Amino acid sequence: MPVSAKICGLSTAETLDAAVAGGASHVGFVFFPPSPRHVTIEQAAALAQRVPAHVGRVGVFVDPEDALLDQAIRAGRLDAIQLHRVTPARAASIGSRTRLPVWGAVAVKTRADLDGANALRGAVQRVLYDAKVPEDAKLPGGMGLRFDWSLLQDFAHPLPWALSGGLDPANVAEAVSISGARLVDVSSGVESASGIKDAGKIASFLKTVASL
Ligand SMILES: O=C(O)c1ccccc1NCC(=O)[C@H](O)[C@H](O)COP(=O)(O)O
Repeated sequence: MPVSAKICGLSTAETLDAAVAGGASHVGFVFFPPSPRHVTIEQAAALAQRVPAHVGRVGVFVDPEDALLDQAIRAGRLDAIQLHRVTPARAASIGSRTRLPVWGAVAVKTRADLDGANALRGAVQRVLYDAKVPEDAKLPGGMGLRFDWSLLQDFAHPLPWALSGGLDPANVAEAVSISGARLVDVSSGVESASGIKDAGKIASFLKTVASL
């Protein structure tokens, strides 16, 4: 089965186009002002117009209020909502209200953390396994941190899932081989500086993914 890729945290037309041209299955727009990848509602609207119908537009949120979700969904023409730092009940409520598929981020460092995925059963449509960040971190993702991919090997995944956290063009093949992921997500691993996506790195990442 082929491997698909989501390029997260896109904020310029040039790098969005690189993701689409390289064959990304999904693109991610971050709606979280503390992030260096944050896009305004206006930026999201302009970027969304460039995304062809076969590529999914995923809005990335941290414990969002309904008003932000509604604005972002409309402007960004979102196909899915990725949630960080929300309870399963809140994730389910967002899914019911917006009628969009919800991806729930699960922060992983140890095997026990995978229980977070079981807790999301019935509340979200996909789990995004991401690396756990330090407690005082400003952001819950996009930190270039990875976790032990072998933790996923013998796990009975309760939902469709994606692998995230610290992936880059050089390690994504190994990550897929070890974890068995069929959808991978990358952000800082295709950047030249914090929040600055690099079209060449995006192309390289997607070329490798397409070869798997
Ligand atoms: O990337 C951000 O700035 C961000 C901010 C707030 C919430 C989530 C965020 N990113 C979520 C993602 O899906 C990232 O792609 C994921 O954490 C992997 O990031 P990286 O390790 O840098 O590839």
